[in-house]
Amino acid sequence: MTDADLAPTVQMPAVQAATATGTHGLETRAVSAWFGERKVLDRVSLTMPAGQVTALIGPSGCGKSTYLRLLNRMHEMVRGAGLAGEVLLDGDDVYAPGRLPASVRRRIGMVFQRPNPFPAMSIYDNVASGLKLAGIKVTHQERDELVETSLVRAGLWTEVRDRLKTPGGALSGGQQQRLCIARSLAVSPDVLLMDEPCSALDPTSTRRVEETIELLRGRLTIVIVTHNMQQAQRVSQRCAFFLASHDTPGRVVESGPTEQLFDSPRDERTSDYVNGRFG
Ligand SMILES: Nc1ncnc2c1ncn2[C@@H]1O[C@H](COP(=O)(O)OP(=O)(O)OP(=O)(O)O)[C@@H](O)[C@H]1O
Repeated sequence: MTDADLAPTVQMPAVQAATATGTHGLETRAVSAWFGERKVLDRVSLTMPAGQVTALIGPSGCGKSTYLRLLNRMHEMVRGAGLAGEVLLDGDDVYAPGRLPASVRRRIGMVFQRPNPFPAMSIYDNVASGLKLAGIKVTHQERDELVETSLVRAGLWTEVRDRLKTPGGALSGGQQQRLCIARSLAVSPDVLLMDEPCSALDPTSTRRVEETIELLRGRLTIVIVTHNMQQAQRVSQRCAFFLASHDTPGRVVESGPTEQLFDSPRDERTSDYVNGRFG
């Protein structure tokens, strides 16, 4: 991959964008993070394999969101934030000199805890806004195709195909979250980061978003932060357990196949956490 691949303004044929398979894995090597003087993550090394879902679990404040945000260079948007170590997308350093944060964020998209569509903007325009924000120029027809493909892949198309001109804010919370996923997919990212994407949703909407994650798996590499142990078991193939204490920054205690972490964890602290004995 060259920086030209990461250029923020690109001409992307709709067909290419719609059919791209994000088979790029992520890896961190000895990543540490600071807010000012305070170290909040200590030498986290993890592999997040291509096309799989990796769940980040652990008690509140152990650094899961910080870790997620440093993967696509959002951490550096906080004043005083510091970082050491390496983040590799398909083997390439996303912090390489000259690499633009915006271009990294186009390849590594993010969905947040609370659905954040543009409420007054139509469903169609919400999805298309992903393209506009990324500076991707397409024809009208390509845009129509991309909007449809993104909504299909986000599992929302059949629910909204007849009302694409209605405002995104008129959708239910769960539909809004899937709209945000569609907006992220429109720019054809390789990786999707999800920070507790269901914590503001009811159980039915949660199930629909989990089904969407299942639909996307294989095409995209997904990293999800969740406090819900059942959800981690349902959606992920790999899992990493983070832990911090008042005087120790967040570290990965254990990582591996989800089944192993839940059924036969190597570390007693992992066992205690996944069995609800603390946190
Ligand atoms: N913008 C910030 N400025 C200063 N400190 C921060 C900032 N964001 C997070 N922190 C601190 O960094 C540590 C890790 O926070 P982080 O949000 O990454 O944890 P988390 O595991 O995601 O927590 P939760 O599960 O509650 O969301 C915490 O001690 C938190 O107070």
